[in-house]
Amino acid sequence: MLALSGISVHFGDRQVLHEADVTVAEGELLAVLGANGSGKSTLLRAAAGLVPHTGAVTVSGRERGRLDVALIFQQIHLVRRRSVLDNVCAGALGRLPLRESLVPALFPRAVREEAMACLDRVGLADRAHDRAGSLSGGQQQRVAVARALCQRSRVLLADEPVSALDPAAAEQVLALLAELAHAERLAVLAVLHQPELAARHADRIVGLRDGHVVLDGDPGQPVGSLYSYPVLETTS
Ligand SMILES: Nc1ncnc2c1ncn2[C@@H]1O[C@H](COP(=O)(O)OP(=O)(O)OP(=O)(O)O)[C@@H](O)[C@H]1O
Repeated sequence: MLALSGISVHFGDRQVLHEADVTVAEGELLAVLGANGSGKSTLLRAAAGLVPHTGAVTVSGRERGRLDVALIFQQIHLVRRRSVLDNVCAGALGRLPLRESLVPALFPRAVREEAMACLDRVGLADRAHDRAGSLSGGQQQRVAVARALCQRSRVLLADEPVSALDPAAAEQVLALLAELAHAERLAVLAVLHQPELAARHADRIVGLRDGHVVLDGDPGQPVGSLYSYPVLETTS
């Protein structure tokens, strides 16, 4: 469903992504692994159209459109003083007429009902009317997932979605992403720093090293080579 073909990214003179080919099928959770600076976030941002790149990004065979992909970040961008439900409704902003998108109090009933269904999907319907800022980090990330669902995109791109969460919340959010991929037939690409979480939840992994895709396959395979650094010489 999501296909990145020959994606290269330069920052100034420096090439940080080298003709990367990555696909994510419908119904699949793909984890992208690699050391700090290997190009994971750059790959995700190229997929989202947030960084200039060469190569093609397609969704279901067509050039990626503005509403085709929904994003989830490590830093959870919720409006903390608004209700959980309003935050989820915001996922629909991109497809509402301008007047309704400028005055969120006017979210139509249909959007509110859809947002409730999305909250139910992430297990938080009972918190719909609480202030978003009153939820735990793990719950807030699940609200961000519900907001992404309310956007109705078929592709979810998650950049280190569990890095700020405790181990139990991280398991819960990744299990949720896998379940949504499988049950809703979404294509989910998640950048992760925890190979063991990828092994437990992802359907496939891609490994990056110095901006090159060096591994693509079974999530249970050894990934130590992605994280091996040259030993620093020390003088005493
Ligand atoms: N806006 C930018 N301008 C210049 N260089 C950048 C920019 N964004 C990223 N880079 C460089 O591109 C390379 C890849 O960065 P990227 O953030 O994609 O790596 P990453 O694998 O996601 O790292 P981390 O695990 O630390 O988040 C790094 O060397 C980084 O310094």
